Amino acid sequence: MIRLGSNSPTRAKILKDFGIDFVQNGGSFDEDSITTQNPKEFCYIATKGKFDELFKQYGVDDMPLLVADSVVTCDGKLLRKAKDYDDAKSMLKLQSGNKTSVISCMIYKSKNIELIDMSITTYEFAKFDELDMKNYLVSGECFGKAGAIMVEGFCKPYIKSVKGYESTAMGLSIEKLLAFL
Ligand SMILES: Nc1nc2c(ncn2[C@@H]2O[C@H](COP(=O)(O)OP(=O)(O)OP(=O)(O)O)[C@@H](O)[C@H]2O)c(=O)[nH]1
Repeated sequence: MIRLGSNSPTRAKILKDFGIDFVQNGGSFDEDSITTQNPKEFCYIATKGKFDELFKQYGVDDMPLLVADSVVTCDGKLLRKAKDYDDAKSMLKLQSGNKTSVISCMIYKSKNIELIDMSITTYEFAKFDELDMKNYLVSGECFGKAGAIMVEGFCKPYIKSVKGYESTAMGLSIEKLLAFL
């Protein structure tokens, strides 16, 4: 049994799909407190901030703690979760017909081991169909996801090439974690 220190339904689904028993206790770390716009730095600082908050609250004596953060970078820009419809639309327009990378960092700590991993999955997308993009935006599925993208959903038909794990792009590099455990 592990403690998933995340509010993310996607991370919970990934653990469930891989048959890992967990309790889910997300934190309230304020990512807006992070000043850097460097995607990798931002992702690590956010992950560490989430870890420190939840390690202080729960420790790891009763079960290991797993936290993670994901950001998207496209054309050198840092894309987090979209604030609103227009923000999501501009994120999608930037990534349409473009290369984009999802960076996921995770920290796993038990009584005797600690893993810190940062992985990147890079996609080349075809141009998003305008009507398809509008429907995706209106559906609201674009919210709560870094860069407003959903690689296993909306983006799937547009993937021209991919380098890295899909799980990394969804927010938790489960294959890396399992290889370590
Ligand atoms: N379903 C799906 N979710 C994605 C995808 N890319 C990123 N995400 C999610 O986008 C969110 C990125 O925001 P984070 O700040 O890392 O995590 P969060 O959802 O706020 O949850 P916390 O861990 O509590 O911070 C995570 O929930 C990721 O699982 C994707 O392609 N598909």
